[in-house]
Amino acid sequence: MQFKLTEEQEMLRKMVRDFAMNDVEPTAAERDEEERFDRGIFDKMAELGLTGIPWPEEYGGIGSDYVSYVIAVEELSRVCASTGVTLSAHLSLASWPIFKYGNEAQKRNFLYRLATGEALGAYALSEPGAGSDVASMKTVAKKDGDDYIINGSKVWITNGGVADIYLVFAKTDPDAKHKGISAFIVEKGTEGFSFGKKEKKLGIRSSPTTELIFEQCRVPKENMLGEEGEGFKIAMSTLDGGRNGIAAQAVGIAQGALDAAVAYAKEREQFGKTIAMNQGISFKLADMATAVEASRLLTYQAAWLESNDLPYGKASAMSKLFAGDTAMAVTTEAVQVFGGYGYTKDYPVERYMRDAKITQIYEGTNEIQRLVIGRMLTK
Ligand SMILES: CC(C)(COP(=O)(O)OP(=O)(O)OC[C@H]1O[C@@H](n2cnc3c(N)ncnc32)[C@H](O)[C@@H]1OP(=O)(O)O)[C@@H](O)C(=O)NCCC(=O)NCCSC(=O)C1=CCCCC1
Repeated sequence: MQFKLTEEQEMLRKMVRDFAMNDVEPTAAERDEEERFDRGIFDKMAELGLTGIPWPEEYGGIGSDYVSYVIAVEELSRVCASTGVTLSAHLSLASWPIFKYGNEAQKRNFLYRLATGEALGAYALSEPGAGSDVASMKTVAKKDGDDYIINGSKVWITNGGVADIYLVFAKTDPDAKHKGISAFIVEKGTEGFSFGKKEKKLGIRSSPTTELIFEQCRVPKENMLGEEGEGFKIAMSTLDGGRNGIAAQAVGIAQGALDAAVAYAKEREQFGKTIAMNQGISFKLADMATAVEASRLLTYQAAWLESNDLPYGKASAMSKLFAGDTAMAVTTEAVQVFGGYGYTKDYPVERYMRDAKITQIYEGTNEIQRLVIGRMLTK
């Protein structure tokens, strides 16, 4: 077994950490407060090559791997979970399916623009009545000559409104359940495609989450990804890797909260000594650090499996489940270490705690992860 990152992966971590500290962290609290997305941060990520980490250079990427990708999401999320998920949704959910299922023309156009960061991506699967139960979606795409006409709506879309390229799932055969779903690449500005409600959220507040509305939205058949009826398979296999991106986000959030708690415990004095001198606090920190490390190992392992073309669906569901639960537990304990100060906006740990919650919910609730893992164990 190999537990050492390559020199290239270590260099990437250092580059992203410097970028995160210099360009992301200083405005993280303010962007959270104002619910403000900053396209400039995404543009800088593009300049550093982060928007296309695993894709070959011919498609605009930097030819790296999925371990480097999760390291980048982790380091960004360590200071700002909203920035972490911006990259994760863009890369795992909007770009990966085009890399995997796209034809050459789609890769040269859409993947290239996503990889270079000229375009920001989003993934549109969920609907008001179809969250965990994806196959019950109601959005339809009806063939009309050389086009498809999409009608319906999508909700909870990360990067919604600010993204340029959307991967949209719709039923081309409404009676065929999951076998009737197809995937379409839809560009912002297409007639009949508009944005609805922007959600007001507990956490990841500088990552916009919006509703998408499709009213007689005409999309050329060349924008269908894969074959008609292949959409469910595309959606599920995309989530297999995407979930590990969320695990990386959770690891970053938990590490950020742990770092803050350790620093505070070493500095805060009560009863004539630092609170770190109390076993009640140091044992807590020890448990937090151990859980963060276990989450990181699961996440890197799933990414390594994907990079080496080995099955990674179960590993990814496990990393998302464990890291998400860990992020929630560790950030809650970090607030506890800070006591009353942790409950205020003077310190970042309340933000980490609010941001952690979503990692147990999106890209499949942690109950769905258990279902996925359980099915794989018993099939
Ligand atoms: C796990 C699940 C509940 C399963 O569903 P059912 O029981 O209906 O489907 P079932 O009977 O398991 O299968 C049907 C076909 O499908 C194939 N297949 C399944 N998994 C996969 C896979 N992984 N790869 C390829 N094929 C797959 C299966 O073989 C079967 O094919 P067949 O008909 O036999 O030819 C699934 O629906 C799910 O997961 N929901 C969570 C959604 C959910 O996670 N959103 C997230 C929305 S996006 C989001 O949250 C965010 C986006 C942006 C960033 C932030 C978060």
